[in-house]
Amino acid sequence: MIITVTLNAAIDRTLAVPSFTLGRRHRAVEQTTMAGGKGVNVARALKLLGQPVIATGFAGGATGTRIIEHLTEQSILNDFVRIREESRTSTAVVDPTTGQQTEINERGPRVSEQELELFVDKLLYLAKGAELCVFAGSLPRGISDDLYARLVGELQTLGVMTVLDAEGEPLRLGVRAQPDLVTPNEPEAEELVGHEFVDEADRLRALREILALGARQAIITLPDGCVALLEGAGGQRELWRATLEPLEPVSAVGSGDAFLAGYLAALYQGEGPAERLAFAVACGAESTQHFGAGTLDPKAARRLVGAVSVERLEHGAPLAGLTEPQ
Ligand SMILES: O=P(O)(O)OC[C@@]1(O)O[C@H](CO)[C@@H](O)[C@@H]1O
Repeated sequence: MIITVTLNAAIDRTLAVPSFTLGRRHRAVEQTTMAGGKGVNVARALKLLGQPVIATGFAGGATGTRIIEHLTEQSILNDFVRIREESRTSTAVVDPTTGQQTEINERGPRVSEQELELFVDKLLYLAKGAELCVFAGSLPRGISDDLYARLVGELQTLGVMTVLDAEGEPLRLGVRAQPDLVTPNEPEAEELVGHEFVDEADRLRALREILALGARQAIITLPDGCVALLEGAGGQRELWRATLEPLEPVSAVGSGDAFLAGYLAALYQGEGPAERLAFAVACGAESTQHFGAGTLDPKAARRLVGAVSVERLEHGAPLAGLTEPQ
């Protein structure tokens, strides 16, 4: 079983607004509403990919009820802690004329100490039947930035593999707890390592820096694929680059979540690094073909796999001057 943790779950509202301009009144030509938040999106994509998954986190008020109803309607197993304050709504405006998207995410509810401890109890209980746990997205108010670090540590002692997809301080502290995998996008990775990436060598160096900060493996997602530093069969670190010509997007909101679901589905099926990365990139790209955050057509994703180029980078030219992580 795979657990996805979404502490700041949302109702995601996506609006299509042609020629979207700040300061103007617009009429949306299309809209969709679904349960969201990064972990919820990963759970939805994993379910579509046929993997055993349960979504947990916090859900509050009428919005929380809608989140749970949406998940249940899609037959996604879920077990959320109900909280007093209202869960948030995240709004994405997609402009079909330019392909640009604008996201406005509410901060989310305040979670009490008692609600948090109920959640930790629930997670530790669910973890008894799980091999893998994904922590994804921002933290709601009232939760300390080191929560992911604490939970990663607790799950590791239970022998559950941990994956962290977060940003800012919760990611920085979480990485120190040595999660099995972190999957920042480029701006998140730049913030984590403290410098901007000018070229590919900077991205490869950043992977090593992220491992030096504590993570056991790291993937940096990019608009045309990813770079990754993963553990190979013999336990040695392997550096990878996966690339796919970007598709004309309908909406890219949640494509990183579909990428992660693809990676985990392949991992769960026992695939090697190259197959995992190819499937991840295909799933992320395919999800951009749908209106609405984190949706995915598994058959179309499988058809795209052949178009992904995956390359194992040698310790020669591209890595010259870089030191091996300890
Ligand atoms: O505010 P967070 O938790 O970092 O991100 C939330 C969010 O924008 O990310 C998803 C897309 O990746 C959306 O479903 C969701 O509402």
